[in-house]
Amino acid sequence: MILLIDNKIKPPRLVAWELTNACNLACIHCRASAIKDPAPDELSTAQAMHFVDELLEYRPIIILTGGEPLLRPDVYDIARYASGQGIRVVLATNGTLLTPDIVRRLKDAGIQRTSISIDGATVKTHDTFRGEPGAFDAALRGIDILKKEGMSFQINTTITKRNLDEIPGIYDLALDLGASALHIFLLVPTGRGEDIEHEEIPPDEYERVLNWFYDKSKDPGIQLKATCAPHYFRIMRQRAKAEGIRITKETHGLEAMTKGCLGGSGFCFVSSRGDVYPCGYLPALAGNIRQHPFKMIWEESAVFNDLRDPAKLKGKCGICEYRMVCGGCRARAYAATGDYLDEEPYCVYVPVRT
Ligand code: HEM
Ligand SMILES: C[C@H]1O[C@@H](n2cnc3c(N)ncnc32)[C@H](O)[C@@H]1O
Ligand code: MET
Ligand code: SF4
Repeated sequence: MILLIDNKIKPPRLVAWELTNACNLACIHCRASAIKDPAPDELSTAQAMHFVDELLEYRPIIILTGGEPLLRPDVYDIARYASGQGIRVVLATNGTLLTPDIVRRLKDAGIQRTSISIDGATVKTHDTFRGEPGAFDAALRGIDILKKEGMSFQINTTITKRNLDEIPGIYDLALDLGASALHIFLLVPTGRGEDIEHEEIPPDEYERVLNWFYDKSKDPGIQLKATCAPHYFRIMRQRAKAEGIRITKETHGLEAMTKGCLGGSGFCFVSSRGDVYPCGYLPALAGNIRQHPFKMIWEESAVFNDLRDPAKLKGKCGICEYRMVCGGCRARAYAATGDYLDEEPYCVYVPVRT
């Protein structure tokens, strides 16, 4: 685990790139506060291509996200340009706009996997979450098209109080549909998510759902990943220790190789205007790619260098024996106190080390 405990600068392994802020849906929790029309100052196609050139230095997996990335007509050109240089490119969509022709074009542009967001096991829960009647059926149609066209897909689910009871149902649905993976996101109160802050699940429910997730991670057939739930990496270790199992890639898959939050150390988020952030949920600006080279922002910005240094963590996260593998959600800390280095507010664990 040496990999996790040195804080020197490593290349970004994943870059989530919000191609546009526009969206055809209006989800209640949307971190992007996406609206129908794109902002007037989104990156141009030429600026987008230039950014791809800058990423060649590091060759991260690029997640094309939004807003709804399919609303950007040059999504295919950008994907083709990056994948043509050997970069792995994936797409995150709400799935409602997919047609067989669009999926063929995405495949042709080199998109290797697509994620579809499903936030309820029932029509009612998903549609009220996503602010649009018919969204659930349209997302399922989208999945059906991906399957028919032979595109690998995963399901992304945001957990809040309103869908907590349906998470096992979403898991069963993901299995039935043949998804390669189910990635859970825990609500972060940012963007429109701030308006439903009261729907964040309480810390003891985090423990319950993440322990359930650990149990499920033993089922073969679907890859599970907890995103924006750094506590999972503590729970995984507590559970494995209780079971007398050593965590290795063989026993715990990719989760064994990574840590709670990669924001600023192996991951960053780039907005539709070129602003660079540790993740899409933490509005601590590291720089803008129109003003500075991405390399300079990644390597020199104060916020990224703060996040690379576990010694800077405050409160109980700062003394926690799990701080190297968890580190808390910096976006939730920021939302709670205005300081992204503060302790994670949604964690029940009391560190034993003083
Ligand atoms: C296979 C390995 C993958 C890993 C290790 C991974 C890891 C991550 C990480 C670390 C984050 C950031 C969470 C944070 O901010 O702390 C993230 C976010 C995200 N991932 Fe993945 N991911 C993977 C695959 C995918 C794929 C294949 C897709 C889509 C097809 C995807 C879609 C997303 C999206 C949409 C976000 C949120 C970006 C935003 O802020 O809008 N991921 N992922
Ligand atoms: C990429 C994934 O991020 C989810 N997403 C959008 N806004 C938020 C938020 N405030 N908190 C957590 N997840 C969110 C989307 O629903 C999508 O599934
Ligand atoms: N619109 C897409 C989705 O819902 C991706 C970005 S969500 C902020 O999954
Ligand atoms: S969460 Fe995704 S689908 Fe929903 S409004 Fe935001 S960008 Fe659109």
